[in-house]
Amino acid sequence: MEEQYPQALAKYLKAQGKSKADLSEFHRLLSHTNGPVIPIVNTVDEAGCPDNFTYINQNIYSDEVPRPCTPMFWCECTNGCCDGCECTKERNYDNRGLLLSMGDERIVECGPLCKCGDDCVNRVVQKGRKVVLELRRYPHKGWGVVAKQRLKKGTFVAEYVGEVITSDEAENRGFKDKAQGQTYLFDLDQEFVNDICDFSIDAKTHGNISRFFNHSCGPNMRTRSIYVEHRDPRLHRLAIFATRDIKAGEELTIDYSPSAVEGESVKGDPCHCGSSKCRKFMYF
Ligand SMILES: C[S@@+](CC[C@H](N)C(=O)[O-])C[C@H]1O[C@@H](n2cnc3c(N)ncnc32)[C@H](O)[C@@H]1O
Repeated sequence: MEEQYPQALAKYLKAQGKSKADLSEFHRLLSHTNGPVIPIVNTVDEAGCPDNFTYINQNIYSDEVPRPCTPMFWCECTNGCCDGCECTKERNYDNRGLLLSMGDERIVECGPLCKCGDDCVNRVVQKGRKVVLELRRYPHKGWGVVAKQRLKKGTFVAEYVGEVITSDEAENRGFKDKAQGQTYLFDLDQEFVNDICDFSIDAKTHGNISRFFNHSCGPNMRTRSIYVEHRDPRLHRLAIFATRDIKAGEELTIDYSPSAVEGESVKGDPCHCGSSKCRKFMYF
């Protein structure tokens, strides 16, 4: 797909001795997505493809991280897992696949051993991204992601995937990343109190479109812990859902510090989310 590029910007870059951003390598990388095609738009500067980035569709595990064990759970449902399913207890999704609860509780989907079929209502995240997204360059924030269609509250948008690493390794990498101004680390702490966790996901060199979701202090999406193949709380997967109805054209954002209190001045890098609830700084 041809990227949009206004004449004025092209003229400005030419006057600066710079050229139009080359997005061809970026298009090639994003074509590895297993969801709808992702257009790329840069009307801001000449940034192109990030260095040393590989597009993946599922988590990869570093050598130091144990592989989650094989599942010991399954349901025997033949009714599409609508009622009394051993996996869900309470239903996770309505018949359109929209998440029913916006709370913090874990989501357990039917897994590979379950007797239900592909049409089971409890198989949403495992089917991958279905929504149409666009990658767009923003002033002060770098790349961000825009919804190219209307999204209903509860829509599964994408899974946050990357390299699963130990927390010690995450701390080392986080230190360097912060010095370079950008970090792509996500702690797998959604099942633990006091932010304690053993593992994190780093999407800096291996990741998918979720790696480009920017922070907002008034976000329109949130992450939830999700289990499909196993139920090891240390190694849960991270699914991202719309927390309200979203219009086509809106930037899709998550709160990088969801436990921060509104009005509290948190430390970190300056935030450019533009929300009326902005805490002025991002906390990493
Ligand atoms: C997970 S990445 C998001 C994608 C990133 N914008 C990019 O170009 O690759 C997180 C980084 O994006 C930038 N960022 C995200 N949200 C921001 C915000 N609200 N204000 C300023 N910078 C932001 C920060 O540099 C942050 O470290």
